[in-house]
Amino acid sequence: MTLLEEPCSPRPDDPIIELRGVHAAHGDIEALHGVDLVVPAGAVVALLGPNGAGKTTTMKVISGLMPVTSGSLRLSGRDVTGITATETARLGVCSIPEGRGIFANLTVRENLWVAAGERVSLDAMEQVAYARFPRLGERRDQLAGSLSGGEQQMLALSRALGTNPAVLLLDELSMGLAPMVVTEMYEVVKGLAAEGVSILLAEQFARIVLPLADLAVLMVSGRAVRAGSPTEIEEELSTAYLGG
Ligand SMILES: Nc1ncnc2c1ncn2[C@@H]1O[C@H](COP(=O)(O)OP(=O)(O)OP(=O)(O)O)[C@@H](O)[C@H]1O
Repeated sequence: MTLLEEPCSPRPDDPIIELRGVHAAHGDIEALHGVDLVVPAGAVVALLGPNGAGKTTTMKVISGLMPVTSGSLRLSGRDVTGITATETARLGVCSIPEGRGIFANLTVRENLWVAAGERVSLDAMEQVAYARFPRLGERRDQLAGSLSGGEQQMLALSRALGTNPAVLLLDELSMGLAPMVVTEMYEVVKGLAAEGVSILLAEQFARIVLPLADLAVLMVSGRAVRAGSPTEIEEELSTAYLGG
């Protein structure tokens, strides 16, 4: 029996993501030392912390790209510790990694086609993408590698949204983008949150994401050291970032 075939009846108050005491390592080097993290269903959670705090590693564990060495991962109440990336995708976990994860040598349309896979038709993917980002429609036959940073991020978001994710993991959406484009991207994120998509946002620049978040989690040196309202966490940020 695979993890996906296990009987499960999620309760409405089950968090969409729940990590308890999660340890994970890159080779011999442990990067997460017992992370606890909860993303309630329908919430936007900001995962904050300085470089190397473990935000990307946490995202990779949730999307099944890195194994948990100890501790547990639950999705909608179901224990899925040990799940693969394909299985998490089938459960509606959709991740936009740092660097966007698009194929530079494929056109916009081909990138959408790859993301559609067997679950969604290319037509449906294109409709969603071009309605939300008309600029992508104008560039449907252009190679993704020749798009601007903002347009690439629009493509990455479109690839994710076309599959109707239950939860979206966004890692450093702002990376390499001009401030105006960052604002545009986070407007889209706000719209998704209003539509009920649960979102976990990892960002180095807390000021960008705190206004969008329902909850914030502060990571330092491979541990989630604080979780609370954006206002509570904002007060602790300067200490964490300055290494105090
Ligand atoms: N592929 C890897 N091999 C070895 N160590 C790694 C690898 N990726 C990350 N690490 C280490 O794991 C720790 C956590 O890194 P991670 O990328 O998760 O942090 P982060 O909070 O996302 O940082 P940033 O904001 O810089 O992306 C760091 O000490 C980092 O050096």
